[in-house]
Amino acid sequence: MLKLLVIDDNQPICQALQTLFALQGYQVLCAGSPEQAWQLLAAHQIELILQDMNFSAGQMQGEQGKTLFYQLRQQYPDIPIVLMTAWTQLEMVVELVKAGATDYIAKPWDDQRLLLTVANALKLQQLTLQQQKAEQARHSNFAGKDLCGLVFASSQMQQLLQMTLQLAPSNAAVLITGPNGAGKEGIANVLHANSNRRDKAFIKLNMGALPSDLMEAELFGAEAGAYSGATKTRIGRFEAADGGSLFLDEIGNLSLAGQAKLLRVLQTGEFERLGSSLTRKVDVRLISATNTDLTAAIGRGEFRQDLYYRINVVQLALPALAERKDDILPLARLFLAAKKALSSEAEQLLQSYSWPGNVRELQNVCQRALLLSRSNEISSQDLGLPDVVSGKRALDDIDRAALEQALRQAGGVVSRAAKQLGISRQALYRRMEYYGIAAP
Ligand SMILES: Nc1ncnc2c1ncn2[C@@H]1O[C@H](COP(=O)(O)OP(=O)(O)OP(=O)(O)O)[C@@H](O)[C@H]1O
Repeated sequence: MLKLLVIDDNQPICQALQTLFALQGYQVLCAGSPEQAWQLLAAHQIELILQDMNFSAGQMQGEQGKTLFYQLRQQYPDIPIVLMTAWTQLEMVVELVKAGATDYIAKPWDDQRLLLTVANALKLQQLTLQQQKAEQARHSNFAGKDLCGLVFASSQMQQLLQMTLQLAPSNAAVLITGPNGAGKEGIANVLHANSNRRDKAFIKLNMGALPSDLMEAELFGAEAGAYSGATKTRIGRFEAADGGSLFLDEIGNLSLAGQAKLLRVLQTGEFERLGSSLTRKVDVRLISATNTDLTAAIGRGEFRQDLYYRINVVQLALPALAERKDDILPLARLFLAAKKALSSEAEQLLQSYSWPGNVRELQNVCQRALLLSRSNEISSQDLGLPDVVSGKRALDDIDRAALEQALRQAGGVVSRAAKQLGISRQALYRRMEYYGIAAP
């Protein structure tokens, strides 16, 4: 039976509460003085305290109750305390609620209200304890690990990061998949930062941002004169990453010739700079990322299957932000940098929005809201999201680079690019027009 402790020097009040709560299945222990209360607390597991504010005849100001409350709060921070007060003590009660009292009830009380207040206080306590437990579990799983500033609360991200940390110390090639802006680079950072290579180089190269004729020179280096414009010897990213890790983002964009060379380095560690016959050997851990379906690219003959198996020894699939809603508010708070709070409507809107641009889009939305909002609280209007702006998305929700990249990866096929961005074909055309990008 759940035990409640009533601290009140008025015996009839204690008895009335015992009867009332017994009917609800609670056992009420009565303390007529602070001393008795401490004894009962030491001897029993108390779930909740109902505390009066005065314990000696003639005392009305509630000072005794205030002192006792602060002592109880300190000794038993996890037990919810509901205060029983006279109307004249409301000001003090407000102070105590701010200091951590769960609630208060004015005497003479209404039975139903009192029961509801106690039930709510117990429920709240249970939720808080569950949250604390989850938080502790999360911290103990990740204790001593470098999470590279990633913020998350969803179970999906917890699992993914656990797997990431498990894989980090091995040399296995890892392929990180997930939509644009979902945080693939962050996962790559965690892999390197928790590997034995953490003190060595971590080199990053975005294949989506490179013209295909420069890719090989970037990856493997080039001797002076190896191609027009190569005026001096250039060290490639594989050489630079020797002993450390190399992160190849948008690996699906690597040319077929580049793929053949990449396969060879992965198999033997060997390669030559462009324009050189000297074979070099490196020890590099490869982390790749893609937001496209590489198996479909294999089907189209654009990506080598043998390379796919090499880079994809283990796959970490990062879910879209909309699939891990528990991360949205913690991330939003991170991006608002505690400068402004969110109204509850704004919080709801953030959680119900579909986030086609994922975390990057959330970051942009928060930055814009910080600039636009005129009060200390960000309203749902300040977010500029479609549900608010007459059903239309703000046109700059997807940045130009992401748009161009999606179009490039889709080989200029607008419907395919739109699908990848999670928007309609018409919506993509409107954004292309907005940025002045000509239709392919
Ligand atoms: N869990 C997170 N905590 C904090 N910041 C995050 C998190 N996830 C993503 N971000 C931030 O969101 C932005 C986009 O993330 P990132 O560049 O890692 O995405 P991506 O999946 O690699 O994108 P792309 O496919 O476009 O290369 C970055 O500014 C990153 O710092």
